[in-house]
Amino acid sequence: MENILPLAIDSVELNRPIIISGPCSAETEEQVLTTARGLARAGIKVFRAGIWKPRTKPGGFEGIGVPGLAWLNKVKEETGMKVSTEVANRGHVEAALEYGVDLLWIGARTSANPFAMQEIADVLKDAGKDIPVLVKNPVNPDLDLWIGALERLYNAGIRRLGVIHRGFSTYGPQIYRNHPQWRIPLELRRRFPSIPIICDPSHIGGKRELIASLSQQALDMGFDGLIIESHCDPDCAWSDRNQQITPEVLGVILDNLVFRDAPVPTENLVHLRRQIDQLDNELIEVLGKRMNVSREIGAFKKEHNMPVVQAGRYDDIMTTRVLAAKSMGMSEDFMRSILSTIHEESVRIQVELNNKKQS
Ligand SMILES: C=C(O[C@@H]1C=C(C(=O)O)C=C[C@H]1O)C(=O)O
Repeated sequence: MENILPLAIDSVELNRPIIISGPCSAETEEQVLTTARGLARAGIKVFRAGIWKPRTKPGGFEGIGVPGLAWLNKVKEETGMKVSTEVANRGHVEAALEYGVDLLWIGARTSANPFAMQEIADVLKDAGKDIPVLVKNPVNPDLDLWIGALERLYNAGIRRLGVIHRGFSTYGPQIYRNHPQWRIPLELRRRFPSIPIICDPSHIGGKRELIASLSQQALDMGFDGLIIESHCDPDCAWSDRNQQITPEVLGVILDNLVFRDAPVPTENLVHLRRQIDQLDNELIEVLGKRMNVSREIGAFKKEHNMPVVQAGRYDDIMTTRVLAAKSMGMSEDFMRSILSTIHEESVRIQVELNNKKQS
């Protein structure tokens, strides 16, 4: 994906940070227009509203459907905002294009489905419509699947592509509705620096209280914008009421966010980055030495017919190193995750050695 173009609508590039806001679902014409007026007052330029809602279970509100597209048109006429909605199949795309929706996004359940993605790419190609499209991360933390979804659209000629980071599904109770796993969007940024990343703190947090801090975190990580759910009367929303905020609250949150976009002369960083380069080299050297010792231990185990994994020793290592790391101001989780990765590789090397035929 060499030729990604900036996100622009009607040849006007969206200013960073790109802020998209609107209700989770379009419910009534009045709710859509009242919310839109509040958002326009708060300076929002791109309105969002779900028209077709992929719900976890049947029986919930599954979206207002095509009549909602006419309300989006009214939002455009009255406020001048651009409008966006989620599409999940051929019919949705055709209807959205017919009603002049300015920007489309693909939901997390759809981007996880290559058949649906190909169908959407095909209909956009057939329509010859060059429209900006944002692709939410798939529900499962699979970067290649996310990239695959983007590639299908790119191959269909869509060049104004972006992504939405909405967090990843996990099982069991936790703080976030969808765990952010920031390293996944950051890896996408590393591989495709020109694809804009928009954070969706509403779906990551699942609660109003988390929106401000998640938004700031995303901006601090260099994300290009935010998509935040907003409703004129959040407590009465027909879907996702816990994570919606009024346009007025959104205005306050946005006023308090710090967008760090000043071009900093990189010379200031050169010295520090040299230190990081040097330290990384030392880390690699030390890790190489550690793996060599593990190889020797593996050879000994093979000779004496000992099992590779030694749970007691591993537990000792984990406990002592985590304590040592903590005393140096590092997080316990961080050290645990590093050690488990190192241990996994060390065990892999010893198992490989065991499986080698004696020559
Ligand atoms: C290196 C060994 O083999 C395995 C790998 C370990 C490691 O790399 O730290 C620790 C315990 C074992 O599960 C060992 O037994 O000491």
